[in-house]
Order: sequence, then C-alpha cells, then structure tokens
Amino acid sequence: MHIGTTLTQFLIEEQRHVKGATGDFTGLLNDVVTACKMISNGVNHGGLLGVLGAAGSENVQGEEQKKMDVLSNEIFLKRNEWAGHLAAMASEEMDEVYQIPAGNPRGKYLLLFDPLDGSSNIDVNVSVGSIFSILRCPGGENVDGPTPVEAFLQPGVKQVCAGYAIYGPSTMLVLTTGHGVNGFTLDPNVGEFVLTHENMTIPADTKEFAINMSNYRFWEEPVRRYVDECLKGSAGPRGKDFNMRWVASMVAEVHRILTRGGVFMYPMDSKLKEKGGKLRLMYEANPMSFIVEQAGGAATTGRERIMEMQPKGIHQRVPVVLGSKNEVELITRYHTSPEAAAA
Ligand SMILES: O=P(O)(O)OC[C@H]1O[C@](O)(COP(=O)(O)O)[C@@H](O)[C@@H]1O
Ligand SMILES: [Mg+2]
Ligand SMILES: [Mg+2]
Repeated sequence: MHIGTTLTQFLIEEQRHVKGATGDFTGLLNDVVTACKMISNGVNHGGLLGVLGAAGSENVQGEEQKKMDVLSNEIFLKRNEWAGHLAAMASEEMDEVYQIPAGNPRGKYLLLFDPLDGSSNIDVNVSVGSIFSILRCPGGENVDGPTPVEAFLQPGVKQVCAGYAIYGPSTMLVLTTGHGVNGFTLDPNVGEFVLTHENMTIPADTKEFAINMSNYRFWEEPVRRYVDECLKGSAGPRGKDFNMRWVASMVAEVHRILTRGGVFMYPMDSKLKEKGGKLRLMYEANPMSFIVEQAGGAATTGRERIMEMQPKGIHQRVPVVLGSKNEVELITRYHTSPEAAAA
C-alpha cells in the first residue's frame, strides 16, 4: 500500500487476502467509518449546532452524559443497525445489549463502542474520539431470538478488528485487523480517509508518562514508586529526565504514544477499588490494547495482560497501563516482583 491510498481501497485490498471473504467485514467497517465521519462533523461544528453541554441524563456508569455522547451513540446505532453485518451491539452509553431491530437482517459480527471518548473535553474544544472493537458472534447470524450478553464476553485476543477515530486538529482513523496498525486522515474536501500513517510502531523505551497526578494519594505503592522515580529524573534511579502529559482523552493519549512513544496509566486506586478501575475493558481497554500490541507496545492491568482477561460483564472496568514495551514491563514488574510484594 502507498501513502495516499484511500481507506476504502485499503479495506478492499485487505479483503482480497482473506480466503472466502464475503465482503461483510468490509461493509461493516465502512458503516463504522461513516458514523465517525458524521460524529467528526458534529464535533467540528460544536456550538454552531448547539451540540455542546450536558444532555441532562446519566449513563449506566452513573456519569453525566454530554449531548455529544447521546448524539454519537445514536449515530453509531443508526449507521450500523440496517446493513445485515451485525448480530448485536454494545455501547458505553447503553445499559443493555442493543438488539438489531426486528425486520432488519442480522449478521455474524458484534460491535462494541465508546461513541465519544474524552467527554469531559468536548465543551472545552480539546481532542475527543470514538473507540470500537469487533468480535465474531458465536453461532454467527443463525442465532434465534435476542443475542445474549454472554456472546460478547470474549477475551481481547478474540477481536477481529479494533480502531479509534480522533477528532482533533485533523480527524484521523487508526485501526488494526491483526496485521499491524495504520492511520488515515480525513480529507474534508473529499470526505474520504486517506492513508497517511503506514505501519505505526511504538518505540520500546520512552521518557514521557501520562497519568492523572491528582489521584496520587489514592495510588498503590508500585505506581507511586514508578512516578516518584520518573520525577527524580537523571538524579534518580532511572538516570534520565521524564516529561509528563495528561489530556484526559484516552484516544489522544494513545495516539500520542503511537506517534512518538510513551506510557499511559489509569491504574487501580483506593477510590476505584469497588468499581475495579476507571476505564472499561470491552470498549476502551481491549481495543486500545490490541492496537498498542500490534504496534509493538504492551498493555497490562499492572498485573496481567489485558487481552487475556476473561470478561465478566460488558461494562466491566479495569486498571490500564499501556505503551512503550520496556516501560510497561517495568511498571508490571513493580507490581508483581517479590520485592514489590514485600514492600
Ligand atoms: O477525568 P480523568 O480522571 O482525568 O479521566 C480521564 C479519562 O476518562 C475518560 O474520559 C473516560 O472516557 P469517556 O469520556 O468515554 O467516559 C478517558 O478518555 C480519559 O482517559
Ligand atoms: Mg471513553
Ligand atoms: Mg465515552
């Protein structure tokens, strides 16, 4: 593939390499991409369309929903429920599994998504995004009756595809189907995503970490140790100075790491103990872990590989440590090595 290839061409080319491909998967991705283009348009017009501010409702997570959370969710549903590629959908903004409306054809895939990631930034015009994950539905389209939630509870290694759109200075779409990671930039004049970042890879080492420092007093010892050592810089045990970033949009943090390396952490802390973490396994941690691993990075909870976890529920939360391989492995060792256990 060469720079300048459109996403449509890229997907068709990928499909040609899949024996017995029916075009279903390509069709599904095209619908997901159309949803992202429509959300990008909404985000870009912001106050002009009156889509900023609170929606006046809460989601299953007990979080205040922004108007763009609700609108983006609606766009994903409407764009994907009609074409016959899906058996069902699951979203951050909906308590239950979304069944394909009666009368619409059903398909063999499952789509999970965070329709708008980084919602706290939408009103302040900072980059936000959408995150999605695609699984095969056990039993394919021949499922009688509603698709059970259990169909979705597959470990991250079962993902067929994962991607995110970032609505920033430019709109980009980054995705993997298990053969590396590629980034496409939306040409608003043409309305087409064009390949601009081929085979994105994450350097194994880094001098940049991202974490919400305001949670310091709630962190577990291994995370405090890691951040303290970074802050000591070249005078400390790491022997090098570190920089820090925190955008409060996971898509923006992961995109920066895919572009120049780094480590992103939303670890377990005493405030989140009951909930199991802040970020959601099925439509935040798993898709981002698939992308990061495909780019040569690593993704753990601090204790185990995220992609091997057996999900317990579609809105399950987990601690997240991802990015440059050697850094993630160091942070994980601080959690798992005996000396850490003794600490
Ligand atoms: O508000 P905090 O603690 O900085 O958390 C920011 C994190 O929460 C999130 O906004 C959660 O995602 P949603 O906006 O989709 O709910 C992440 O994108 C981000 O990394
Ligand atoms: Mg999110
Ligand atoms: Mg969200």
